[in-house]
Amino acid sequence: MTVAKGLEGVVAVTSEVSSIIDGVLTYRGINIDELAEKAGFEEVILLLWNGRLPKREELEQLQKDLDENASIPEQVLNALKEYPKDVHPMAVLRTAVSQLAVYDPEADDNSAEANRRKAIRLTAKIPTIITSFYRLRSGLEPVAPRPGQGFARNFLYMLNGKDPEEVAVKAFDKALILHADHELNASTFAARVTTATLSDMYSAITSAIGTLKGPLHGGANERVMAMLKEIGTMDRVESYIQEKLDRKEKIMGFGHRVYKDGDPRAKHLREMSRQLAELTGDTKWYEMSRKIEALVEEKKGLKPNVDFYSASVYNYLGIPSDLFTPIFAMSRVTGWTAHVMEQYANNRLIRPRAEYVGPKNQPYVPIDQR
Ligand SMILES: CC(=O)SCCNC(=O)CCNC(=O)[C@H](O)C(C)(C)COP(=O)(O)OP(=O)(O)OC[C@H]1O[C@@H](n2cnc3c(N)ncnc32)[C@H](O)[C@@H]1OP(=O)(O)O
Ligand SMILES: O=C([O-])CC(=O)C(=O)O
Repeated sequence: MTVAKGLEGVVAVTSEVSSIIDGVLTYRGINIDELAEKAGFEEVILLLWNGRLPKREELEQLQKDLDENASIPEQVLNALKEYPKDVHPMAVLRTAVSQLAVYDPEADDNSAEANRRKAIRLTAKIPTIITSFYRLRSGLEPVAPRPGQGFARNFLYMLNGKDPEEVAVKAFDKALILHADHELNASTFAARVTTATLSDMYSAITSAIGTLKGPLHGGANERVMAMLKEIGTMDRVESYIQEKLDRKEKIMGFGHRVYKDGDPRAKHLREMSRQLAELTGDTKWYEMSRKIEALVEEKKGLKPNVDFYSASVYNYLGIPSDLFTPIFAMSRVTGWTAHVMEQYANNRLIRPRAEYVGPKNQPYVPIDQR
C-alpha cells in the first residue's frame, strides 16, 4: 500500500458543485471573482443547490422560505440559555444543530424533497442560533429574525439589535459568497463521509461543523485575529513573525493544501479590509495584515488563504472574534448541504484503508501477568 499522508492529491469523489482548477475557483462552473462582484448570497445558495442561477421568482421564493424557517424551536432556545457563557460558540453551534434534528419530524427522511427542505431549515436557523447565543451570553435578549430584509442584513440585525449600515451589509454578503463552498475541503469531506453511510443530513452537518472548528481549517480565522491582537502594534510585527517562524510554528491564515500560488478569495477580502479600514478610520489591522503578508511571503514563500483577511474584515464589522468560525459555518452550510444532496444522489460508502504499522503477532497476556 502507498499512503498519501493527509490524503494529499487523492481524488475521492466526483462532484459538480465547485471546482479548483489551475488555481481558479468556480461554483457550478462560474468563476468566484464574477460571483463576488455581481451576485448576492441567496443567488449563490440556489446556484449551489440547483446547479444554475435562479430566476427572479425562485430567488423570491427562497427568501420567503428562509424567512419562514428562521425561528428555532423553543427547546433549542432554552438549551442556549443553559449553556455556560464561556463555552466556545462553535461547540454551541455543533450541539444546537444536532439538537435541531430531535425536533424535526423529517430528520430521518433522506428523500431528495425532504433533504431540500432540511437544507433550507439549516441555512435559515444557523444565524438565529449564533446570534441568540451571542446575545444571551452578553446578558441581552435574543432578537427575533425580521422577515423581508435578506440573509446578510438579518444576521447583522439579530446580532446587534439595530439596523446595520448598507456598507456593512454589502461587505458581509460578499464574505458569505466567498465562503460558501470549496470543493472537497475537510469539513465537506466529513459531511460526505457521514452521508455515505446513509445517515441523515443533520448528522452530516454536525460532523462538518465539528471538522470546520479546528485551527487548521475554519478555526484559523479566529486565530488570525488573536495573532493581530497579540502583536498589537506595527513595530512588533517583524520580530513576532520571525520568532514564530524560528520556533517552526505556523502562521495562521497562510498556506493551503490545494492552492500553492495563492487563494483567489484572499484578494477580495484584502480589498474589503482596505475599504473598511479607510471607512472606519481604523487602519491598524489592515496595515498590520499587509505587513504580515509581505513578511510571510518573503520568508516562507507562503500566501494568505481565505481566513487571513476575513479576520480583519469581520473585526471591522464589529463581530466578536469567536463568532468568526460560526459565521464561516453559516455560509458553508449551503455548500455542505449541496454536497450532501449530491452524495445521496450517487452514493457509495466511503471507506478507505489504513496501512497497519503496529506490532504483529502479539500474545494476549492475562491481566495479573501484565
Ligand atoms: C478555510 C481553510 O481551511 S484555509 C486553511 C486554514 N488554516 C490555516 O490557515 C492554518 C495554517 N496553515 C496550515 O497549517 C497549512 O498551510 C494547511 C493546514 C492549510 C495546509 O497544510 P498542508 O497541505 O498539510 O501543508 P503542510 O502543513 O505539510 O505544509 C508544508 C510546509 O509549509 C509549511 N507551512 C504551511 N503552512 C504554514 C504556515 N501557515 N506557517 C508556517 N509554515 C507553514 C509547513 O511547516 C511545511 O514546511 P516543511 O516542509 O518545512 O515542514
Ligand atoms: O479547501 C480547503 O482545504 C480549505 C478551504 O480553503 C476551505 O474550506 O474554504
